[in-house]
Amino acid sequence: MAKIIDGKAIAQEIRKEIKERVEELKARGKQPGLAVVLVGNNPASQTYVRMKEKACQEVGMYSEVHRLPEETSEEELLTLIDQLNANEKIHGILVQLPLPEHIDEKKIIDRILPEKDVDGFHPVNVGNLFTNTARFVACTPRGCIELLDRMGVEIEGKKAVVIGRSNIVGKPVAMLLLHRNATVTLCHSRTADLKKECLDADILVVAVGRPEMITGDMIKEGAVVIDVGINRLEDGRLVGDVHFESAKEKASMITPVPGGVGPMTIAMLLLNTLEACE
Ligand SMILES: Nc1nc2c(c(=O)[nH]1)N[C@@H](CN(C=O)c1ccc(C(=O)N[C@@H](CCC(=O)O)C(=O)O)cc1)CN2
Repeated sequence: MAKIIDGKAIAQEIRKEIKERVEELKARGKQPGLAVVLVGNNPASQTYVRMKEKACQEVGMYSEVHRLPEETSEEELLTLIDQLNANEKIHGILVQLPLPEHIDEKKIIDRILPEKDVDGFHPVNVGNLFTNTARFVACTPRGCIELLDRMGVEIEGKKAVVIGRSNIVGKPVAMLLLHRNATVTLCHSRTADLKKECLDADILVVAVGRPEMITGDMIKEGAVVIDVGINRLEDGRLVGDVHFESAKEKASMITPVPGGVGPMTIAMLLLNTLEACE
């Protein structure tokens, strides 16, 4: 039976450490500042933005949230980004995704100064991740690695399998695992024999966005399973991409959903903002 990786508790521990570092900075006359931009009325995005605002307050960071209507034009959003880029109180800028369809996500992200891109989505930061010289790494992938480290999981020399090749999670987490000397396989919807690849994994990271797709019979005895998926079912339940009940019988450690990787995303955003200020 697997040990449950308590992401909520680990994120709380990290937030406490960040609070202490913010207090030290404040004593030297500096306060980290984060600007969060939300366009439209996506209910999940509204929740995440509120969580980010509260997290900033708790650790003593300055924060401002710009809530813009759904019909905001690309030009208006770019103008706001320019203002935030020039604002000395702001060390980190985050545009909550997804954006409404009429706005080109790439155009907006590219406009954020790389040194304020605490989401780690700007091409300069993505490129630096590739060469292992990253200033900012995307929050969810960084959170996955932090969970492994804080649970004492050895990464070097292990077979790591990542399922999902998104720019936000799959690709960056594969790169981070590679930089830690894991042997990495990156799987996707066209992978010929997904079960075979999964059964090879000492560390399995799943980020596909399909509820409970990975079942216990696809997991090697003793593997460490990191479930990045957050899926809301019709009955209101929140589940991951991994079928938790069957997977926990095979894994040595596993993240739950909720309470696994999710809370780490916000903890890593605070950490990136703190580092941007430092
Ligand atoms: N600009 C960004 N947009 C989005 C990101 C991101 O990193 N940057 N990631 C996701 C959403 N996200 C943060 O923005 C996020 C998702 C989930 C959680 C979380 O703590 N989840 C809880 C469950 C919460 C619930 O009840 O719904 C958990 O897993 O325990 C935090 C942040 C997409 N957009």
